[in-house]
Order: sequence, then structure tokens, then C-alpha cells
Amino acid sequence: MNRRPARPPRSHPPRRSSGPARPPVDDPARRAALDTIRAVRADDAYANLVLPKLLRERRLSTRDAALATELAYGTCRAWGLLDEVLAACVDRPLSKVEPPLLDALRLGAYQLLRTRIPAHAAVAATVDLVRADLGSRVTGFANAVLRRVAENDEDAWLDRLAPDDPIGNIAARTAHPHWIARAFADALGTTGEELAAALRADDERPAVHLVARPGELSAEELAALTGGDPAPYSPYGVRMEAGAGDPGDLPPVRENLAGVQDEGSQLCALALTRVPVDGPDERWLDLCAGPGGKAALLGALVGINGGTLDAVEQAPHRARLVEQSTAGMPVTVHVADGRDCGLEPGFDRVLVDAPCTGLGALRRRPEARWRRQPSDVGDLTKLQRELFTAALELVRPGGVVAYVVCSPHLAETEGVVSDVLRKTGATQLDAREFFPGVPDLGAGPAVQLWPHRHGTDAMFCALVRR
Ligand SMILES: C[S@@+](CC[C@H](N)C(=O)[O-])C[C@H]1O[C@@H](n2cnc3c(N)ncnc32)[C@H](O)[C@@H]1O
Repeated sequence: MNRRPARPPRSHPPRRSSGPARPPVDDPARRAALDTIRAVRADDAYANLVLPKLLRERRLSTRDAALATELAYGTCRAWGLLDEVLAACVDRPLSKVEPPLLDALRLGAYQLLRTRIPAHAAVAATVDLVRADLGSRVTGFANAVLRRVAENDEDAWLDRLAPDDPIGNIAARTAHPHWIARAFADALGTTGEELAAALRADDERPAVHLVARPGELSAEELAALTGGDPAPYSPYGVRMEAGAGDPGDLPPVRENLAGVQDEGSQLCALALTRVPVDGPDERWLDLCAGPGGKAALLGALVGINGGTLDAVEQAPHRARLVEQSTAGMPVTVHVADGRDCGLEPGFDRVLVDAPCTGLGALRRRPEARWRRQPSDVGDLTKLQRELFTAALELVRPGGVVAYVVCSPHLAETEGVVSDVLRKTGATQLDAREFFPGVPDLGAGPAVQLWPHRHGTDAMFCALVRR
């Protein structure tokens, strides 16, 4: 959204009296939402870590917790759109509005534009929060700005503010930065309805997927124990309804008979194991293993046939998580840089689940779309190429490497693969064969999954034989 419109006509809302600050308002849902938004802005916090903690500590009722969640996550997702609308309603640059006041205005604007809360209630409740936090000196300003926001609904604001070019327009209408909408358009090969569907899927709450530990229990048994349904594509997957509670509390997960893992991640790890290899098939490697979701699936599978998995992770605290998730499996965890891990080459299968922008999992982190920057891509693709190249040096001739990222950005996906293939002479396989039963996999040879097509994160998987 880069086209600034003319300021909408001003109304002159009645001024509220500006007396002394009132005592704190009793509005636990909006209070928790506002405190979350502030932590995201001021401390670079993650909304989905801050809010659940606040809800627990403050013991919000189920109803208040649901409202706080809707308001906090919704505001974080729509952040850039809300700022565009607010900028059109404030008579100075937003950078000149004191940040805690701006946080409250974002929360108020979100209620006005994207919820069914009546406008008078959204304005009054937000002004009450402003008064409680900042005193009465700014309540008149907050009231006036929010009344200006309320003069139009979201569509009418977008008709004024959204650029005309197709990508900019869809980016604005789905509240995404332009560069992310452009990256999705490039990967999908369209600026039409499918692009809008892919971007809108980032606003949806993902279903929770569980993975049954192979050799311990089947997906059907896990579904029966948890009340979920066997997942559509992964033979080890179980799908729980969104909002079904904390999956970490489920007994099979607590007992490490199952894990919480997106079905797309399961499918990419499984694809690596499904490629036929001649000769031995007992030494597997996970070169970027933390926190250990795929390592646990690979470790359980290789263990069934008497093999072993080496799991490399650079960050010590994440390596400890790998140790926990693979406890009892034939897995050795190494804290090392995957580009130079010092392990003996000759692995039969290697997974490179490389660090990436995470543009394929934006639905999991409400604020992520506004925090990531296009400038992140260059450093990441360099690291991705180096890790992928290292994997090809560690795999034996005839062995197989899976290059996986949770992003559809072409620089991180096709760009990295074509560079590495050119430099190493390795052979790319048609990965679609190793995602049996999964529809809409495109033209290959790599696989790109999508939330709006497959209900998974937007995982990318290329399979390469040395
Ligand atoms: C996308 S995550 C891997 C997710 C993991 N495979 C799973 O399924 O749970 C990438 C991981 O690579 C690690 N990492 C980053 N740079 C690395 C490097 N140079 N060598 C090894 N690991 C690295 C990060 O700390 C992070 O844990």
C-alpha cells in the first residue's frame, strides 16, 4: 500500500470532557490484547507466545480469552493495513504519535474494520483504555481519530487506499506487504483469484497435526486416543480441529508416542525415505535438526531397520530439544555448523531442512508478515546454498538429499536448487512421485505444498541424487 489518498473529510465528533484519569477499566479481553500488541511492537515479542501466557496468568474466562485472541492476533495480522488507514485519519505522520497511543489506535481500528463489534462500543472501549494508560490529555485525539476510521468500512477504505496494480491491490486487500504478495504470485504463477486465496489462508487458524511415532502406534490408534481424524496424506498423521486445546497436553504426546508436526513437514521427511537407493540404507543425516520434528520421524523410521540418524544443529538450546524429541531412538545429536560438521561422509540419505524466511508458515505467527524484510532473503539463500552443497558432499554416490524450506519464495526454492545443481552436477528427481496421493503438485520436479491447496504449511521439497 503505497499510494496515499487524500485525507477523508473530517467530521467533528463531540469532545469528551478531559478530566483526571479514571481508575483502570475492567475490560480484561481488550487489556490483554493491548498488552500483547505493545509487547510485539516494543519488545519484538511473538504474539502467540505472549498472549497465552497473559491469558493463563490473568485467568481470563473462556469468552474473554476468545475475544482477546481475536483482537490481538487480528490486529497483528492487519498491522500494515491498519497503519495505512490510521495515517489517513491522523493530521501528522504516525511516527509522531506516541507509540503506546498508536498501539491502542490499532486495536480500535481493527475492531472497527474487521469485527462486528458496534462502532460506538469499539471507540468507547478503546478510549477507556487510552484514558487508563495515558490519562485524559489524549482521549479527545483518540476519540476523533477512531471516529474518522469508523466513517468507512474496510472495503471503502481499501477502495481509497489500495493501489491499482494487481499485486499491490491484492496485497492491500489481504493485509500483506507487497513483497510477500509478489513472492506468492511468482511461485503460483498468477495474480488472480488463487493468489488472493493463498494470501487469505494466512489469516486462518491452522488445524493441529499430530504424528504417530512409527513402530509405536498407528495413525488410527492415535486418532482414537486423541479424538482426531487420520490426516489425508501422511500415513502417520492425525488432524485435530483448530482450537482443540493444547496438543502438548495429550497423553500420547506427553509420553513421546506422538509429536505435534504439520502434515507438510511429515510429507517432506517421508519423501526422503521413499526414494529407492541401491546398496546399504542405514546411515541417515539431518543437517539442520532443531527443534527435532523431522529428526524424530526419521529416527523412528531408520531405527525400525536397524540404522542410525545423525542430527546436526548449530544452536545448543535447539540441539537439546532434538535430544528430547528423539529420546530412546538411535539418534546422535551434534552441536555443529552443518556447513562444516566434521562427520564422516558416506550417508545414504540426508535432509537439509534449511533456515528460511518462513513465508510458508505465516498463519502460525500473526505478526511475522510485517516483521520479515525482503533484505532477509539474500543472507538466507547464501546459507541455504552452502548447507545444500555440504549435504551433497556428505551423501554417498547413489544416495539421496532432500532440500526442504518452509517458504514458497522462488529465490529460496528453485533459485537455490538450480544454483546447487549447476555447481555440483547432482541429478534432480521428480519429487511428486514421493508424495503419493497428494493432489495439485504442479509441474515438478520439485514439490511446493500450500495451505490453501493442501491444508499444510507452504513447504517446498526438492529431491536430488548424487
Ligand atoms: C527450519 S529449522 C529445522 C526444523 C527441523 N528440521 C524440524 O523439523 O524440527 C532450521 C534449523 O537450522 C538451524 N541452523 C541454522 N544455521 C545452521 C547451520 N549453519 N548449521 C546447522 N544448523 C543450522 C536453526 O537453528 C534451526 O534450528
